Parts: sequence; C-alpha cells; structure tokens
Amino acid sequence: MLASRFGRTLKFRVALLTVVLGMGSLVLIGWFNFQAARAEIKNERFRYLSDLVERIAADIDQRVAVRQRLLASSVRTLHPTDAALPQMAEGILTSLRPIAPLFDALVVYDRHGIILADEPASAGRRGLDIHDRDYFIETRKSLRPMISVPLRTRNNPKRRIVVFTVPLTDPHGQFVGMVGGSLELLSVGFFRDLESITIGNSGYITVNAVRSRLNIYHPDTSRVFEPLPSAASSPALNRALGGWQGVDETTISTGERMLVAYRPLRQVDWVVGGLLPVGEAYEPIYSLAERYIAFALGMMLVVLLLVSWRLKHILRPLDRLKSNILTLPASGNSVLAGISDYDELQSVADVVARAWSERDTMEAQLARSEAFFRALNEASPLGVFVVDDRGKLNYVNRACKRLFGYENEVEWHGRHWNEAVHPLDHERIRALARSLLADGETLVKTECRLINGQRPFLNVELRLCRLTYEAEPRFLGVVMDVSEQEETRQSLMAERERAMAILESIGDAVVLTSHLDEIEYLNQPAEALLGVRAQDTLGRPLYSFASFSPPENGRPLSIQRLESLVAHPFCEMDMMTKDARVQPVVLTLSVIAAVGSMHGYRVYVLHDDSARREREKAHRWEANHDPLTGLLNRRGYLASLSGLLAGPDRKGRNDAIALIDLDHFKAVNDHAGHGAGDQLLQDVAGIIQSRLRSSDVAARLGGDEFALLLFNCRLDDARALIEAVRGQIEAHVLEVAGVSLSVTASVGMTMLRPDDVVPADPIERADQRCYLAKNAGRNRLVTG
Ligand SMILES: Nc1nc2c(ncn2[C@@H]2O[C@H](COP(=O)(O)OP(=O)(O)OP(=O)(O)O)[C@@H](O)[C@H]2O)c(=O)[nH]1
Repeated sequence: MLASRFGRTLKFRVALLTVVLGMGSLVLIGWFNFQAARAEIKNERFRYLSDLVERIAADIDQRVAVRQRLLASSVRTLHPTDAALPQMAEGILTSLRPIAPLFDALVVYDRHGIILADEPASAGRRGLDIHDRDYFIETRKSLRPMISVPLRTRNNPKRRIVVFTVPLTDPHGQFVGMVGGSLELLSVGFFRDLESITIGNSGYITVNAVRSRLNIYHPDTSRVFEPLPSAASSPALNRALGGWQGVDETTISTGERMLVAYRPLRQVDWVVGGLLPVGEAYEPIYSLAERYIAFALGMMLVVLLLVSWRLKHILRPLDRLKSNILTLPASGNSVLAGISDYDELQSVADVVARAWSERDTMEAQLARSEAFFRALNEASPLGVFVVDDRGKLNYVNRACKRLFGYENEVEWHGRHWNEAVHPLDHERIRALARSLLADGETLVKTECRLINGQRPFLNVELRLCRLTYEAEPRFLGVVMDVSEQEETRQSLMAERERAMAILESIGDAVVLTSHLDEIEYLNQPAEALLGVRAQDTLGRPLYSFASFSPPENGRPLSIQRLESLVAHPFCEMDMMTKDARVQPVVLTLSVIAAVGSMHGYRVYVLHDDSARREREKAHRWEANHDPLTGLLNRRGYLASLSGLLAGPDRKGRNDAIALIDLDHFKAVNDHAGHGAGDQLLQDVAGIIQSRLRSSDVAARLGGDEFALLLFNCRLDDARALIEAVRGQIEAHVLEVAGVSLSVTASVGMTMLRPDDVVPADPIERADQRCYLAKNAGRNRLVTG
C-alpha cells in the first residue's frame, strides 16, 4: 500500500526517470565500447591464429618435403633387378639408416607388394601383402614418390600411419618394388612439436587429411583418425577441405563457438587448423564489461541517493503550496506565501485562487437557483416529487401533496409513492421505471390514476425522468391533473365520431385539408370521386390528386382564386383527376378557423354534377334541333340566320338561303304510312347534310319543309349545290315492304341582301321562289 503510494509520487517518478536515463546512457556507452573492443580483439585473435597456422603449415610442409626428398635421393641410384631385390632388401635398408630417424619405420616391398624387409623389424610385418593399398598401386603406376592417405597397419590395426613411398626400378626403368617410410600418427614423432604449441588455455591445432577426410593430428589423441564432421556441423573446416584458407568465427562439431584459421599444405593434401574458443578469445573484454556494470550500478546508486536528497529540497515548496491551499479559506493568507520564487507553482497558485473565487461565485449562484426552483416548485400547479430507487418519497411540492391527498400534513417522507397510485396502474409504472434504469431512457411519459380520497380516482399525466447527476439512482416525477382534459377529450371524441358518421353517410364527397392544402381527411364518396384511397393521400397536397377549372375552360384555378369563390354557395367546376378524368362537380369550399391557431382548415364539398350537366345539355339540344332528323329546327335555324344578319361587316359577302319543300309528300304518308314517311324525311335530311360544307347550316322547319343557309357562297355555286341536292332527292328510292317510294323537291333560293335585317326578310323571298317552283310544276329550283 505504502509502496504503491510512493510509486505514484513526483519524487519517485523524477528519481525513476533519472535512474532510467542514467542507466540508459551508461548501457549505451558501455554497449558501443564493448562492441568496438570486441571487434578489435577479434581482429587481433584472427591475426594471431592466421600467423600461427601459417607457420605450422610451412613447418610441416618443409618436414614432409625433407623426408620425401631424402628418401627419394637415397634410392635414386639403386636399380636392382626383380630377381635380385629380395637379397638386396636388407642392404637397401642399411643404406637408408642415415635417414631412419626421420621415419618410424622403413620398409622394402617387391613388385607384388610383399614386404621384403623392415627396419626396425616389427613382428608379423615381413611377408605382408599390401598390393591392394592405394599408395602401392599409385606408386607402381606413376613410378613417382608419393605420400599415402592415413591408414591402419595390417599387422597392428591400432597403429595409424602415413607412408612416404619411392619406387625401385631395374636398369631398364621397370618397376621392381618400392621403399616406404612410415610415420605413426599417434606416436610423438612427426607431430611432436605441435603438442608444445598452445593457443590460450583451451585453443589447439589440428591437421586433417583432405582426401580421406580423416583427422590426422589432434591434441586429444582419441580424435585422431576420426572421420571429419559434416559441412553442417563444421562449416569452416569443410570449406577449408574444399580449398579455402582464412579465418572465421564459427560453430564446430561439438557445438562450441570458435575463432578458427585454416591453411592447406603444399606438399601433401592436409589442412592445418588453429582453433580458439570464442569465450576465451573475448575473455578480457567480458571481464572488463563485468567491472563496467559493477561501476555503473554503483554510480547509479550514488546518483539516486543524491537525486533523492536534492528532490526533497526542491519539492518542499509544493508541500507549502498544499498547506496554503488547505488553510486558504480560514487563514486569509495568500496562496503564494513562501512559493513566490517558483514560476510554475505561482501559475498553479493563480489557478487555485481563481478556482476558489469561481467556486464562491458558483455556490452563491447555486443557492439563488435552488431558492428560485424551490419557489417555482411550490408555486407550480404541477405536482413534482422525487423518489429513490426503491420508490420512497424524498420530496413532494405543494401541488403534489394535493394530488396525492397529503394535504393535511400527513407524514409523506419515506412513504412509497405507489400508495397514491391506483393499483391497476402499479405494474405499468414499475415497467416504465425499469426502462429508465435498464434501457438508458431519460424521460418516460404515461397517464395513470391517482387515489386522493376526494374522488374515485384522478386522471393524471405522469412524466418520470432519472436524475442523472445522482450517484444513487433517483427519479423526478411531474404529475399533471388531466381529469378535465380527459372529459373534454372524451366529449370531443364523441363529437368527432358523430361528425365522421355524418360525413360518411352523406352522398357528397368531403375533403378536409390543412392551411397548406395537405389532405387530412376524405370520406368514402371523395375516394370514389377522386379515384384514390384515403390512406394514400393523407398529408399530401390536394392539387396532386385534383385540380379545378371553370366548366369547359380547362385552366386550373389557384387555391386563392378558389377561396374567392367561397362567397358563392354553388360553384360549378370541372375537376381534373390524377388519372386525367374530367369530372363535373359543384364545389363548396369553406375555410374554418382552427382554435388556438393562426391557420385554419379548408373543407371541400364536391357534388357530382355529371347527370345534371348531361340533362342540361340534352335540353339545350332539344330546344334547337329536330328530333327526327337531327337537323336544326326552325328555332335553331332562325337563331343562326339572325346571328349572321346581326354580324359585322356583311358587305361584299355572298350568303344564300334556300327553302326545300317536298312534293306531294302527303301521298307518301297516305300510301306507305307515317313510319315510311318519317324514314324518307330522314333520308332527305341525310342527302342534304352529305352535300353541304361543314360551315353551312341545314334545318327542318317542319313537316316536309327544309331550309339551308350557305355561307360565303356565290349564286352559281349555290345553284349548282342545290341542283345537286335536288337531283339526289329525286333519284333516291326508299324500299318499304316491297314498295318503292320516292319523292321530289321544289326549292326556292335567294341571296342575302344588305338590307335584310331580320330572318323573315330573306325567308319570305325564298318562300315565294319555292311557291313559284311548285306552281311551275314542282321538282325544280327557282332562284332570285
Ligand atoms: N310522316 C310524316 N308526315 C308529316 C310530318 N309532318 C307533316 N307531315 C305530313 O306532310 C304532309 C305535308 O303535306 P302538304 O305540305 O300539305 O302538301 P304535299 O302533300 O307535300 O303537297 P305539296 O306540298 O303541295 O306538294 C302532310 O300530310 C303532313 O301530315 C311528319 O313529321 N312525318
């Protein structure tokens, strides 16, 4: 506990930083120096090893060369015959006695590889057959001196030797045998000097045969004649066996790290190696490093003690600042007392002083706010209460006491506020409180019933929120009496239902929109009339489903223009629906002011006007047309003629009228019946219409009398046209019940004159012409 507190102190951290930085610097310096010294020692050791193996290699080379040369020169003059060699063998050995100390044994072989003599004599050696030995075979073949690979002797396999050979030839140069000088590898002979050479304490020299891959000298004699390790376990040696010479830091077959130097011999395929364990090679630098570490640790301890001692003094003003702050409100001293020399502490002291003064200000503000909110709470018509997480009341304002029925100074503190709530609402309110705790909601709202003793129950709206600044969960509740609103709401709902029932039952379409003309309601007839479903239209502007224009005008009216028509109780409109139907309607548009809002509603009442307009259209048509032929009737004809006569600028125009009266039509009726007469009248009307231009007017004035009005038609053209009509009527035959009916026509025609004012003027002239035509024998045209 104490240690962990100390660990968090400024003193500890500064001391730790000093130690870390100091140690870090020392370690870095030490490391770089160590590496440099190590590299230097390594180079020096490499130089030493390299020189040593160089010298040893040269020495062995020389000794091998001396032996080979002396042995060869000793027998150079000897040329025994094959037959004489067995007798000469001893003599040859005798002649070689001066060089015998250079070898462990001298031997004479005949040409079959049988040992004829040896010196010193060794049991079992004479008579041995070595014809299959490589050195014998090669010497015989090459007739040159050579040195064998290391081998075991046949008569004593424990002995390991190399053999220097010189061939013996007869006077004709034929191979008759050879002389061999052997060196024992395990004896102290040839490699004796190497044993005296030491490399440090545990370094050593080795000599290895390349071709046979055998160790031929090692200070540990048990390793002599052992096969050399593989390239994987001793890479540098194997490189040297392949011809490389040099130095390296490497791992040898024992797993030890070594500095090595290798050099091949010139006279024989041997490699001399010098090996020094890395640990020993770098031993001086390692011991130096140990001393350095001890020195560094000691230094750091001293530094740590000094820093700790010094920090105690340096940090004393901090303690002073602390006691200044603690005694500030009581003592009235300055926070700066005793620390004014320290800039950093002075700024901390300034901040403290400022914070202190702000705290005072805030406390005063808080007290004012609390007083304000307490007064507000007490004066509020809303009930306000605070409960803890178990629902026990901590606070209730005056309005809340009244709503909870605690007016007569009942002890409310600590009571469960559920006691004031109708039992059927308990579970719902508990669930809401849980959601405040669990789901992170900040405010929940519901309606519930309170039992306050005055009435069966009181409808209230309850809002609950969690007081988030509290460590222990507490809830603030606001209660509002909504009994009256509830009653009003109920009656409004009933009113609304009645209104809806009425709206749905009337036949007219009703659309209710907001002041933005967005649809809020439409009844079922409105759905049918607009061709929409109510749910697809709600909230969307009415104009996206229908527009209104005056009948047969086609230009939709703006909403402002429509509103200006409100004054008219009925307003005929063409309603263009979304699916491009034109629906005749009678529109009543009312603007209703909404209570408590600047904006009102619009009520569109739309009455389907299709049937009435159709009827009206039919009446209009019937008034001016002849129902039998579909041509204009007298009234229609007179209206057209009046219009023409009253029209402006008739000067220079050629307009004609003609009266067509069928001849003896009575006879048709009399003979074929009235129905046939009707049919013939229709046929004549058809003939007339087929001949006229679309701008001309044809009418049946009554009975069998027709009238024409030919606009802009010169006399000749009018005559030709009427002659053609007359001719076609004459040529027309109506077959009725096997009887052929036909009729002719008498026509009176006249051009309109400028002094014609009323229709009777030209009609009378035409009538006279028609009369003349009748009198002249009928079936003709009289103009004038
Ligand atoms: N089938 C039919 N006959 C009609 C209709 N209106 C009038 N008539 C008959 O048409 C005949 C007209 O006869 P009139 O104009 O007196 O003389 P007309 O027989 O044509 O002989 P003229 O004019 O002297 O050549 C009458 O017999 C009417 O009864 C009608 O709507 N249908």
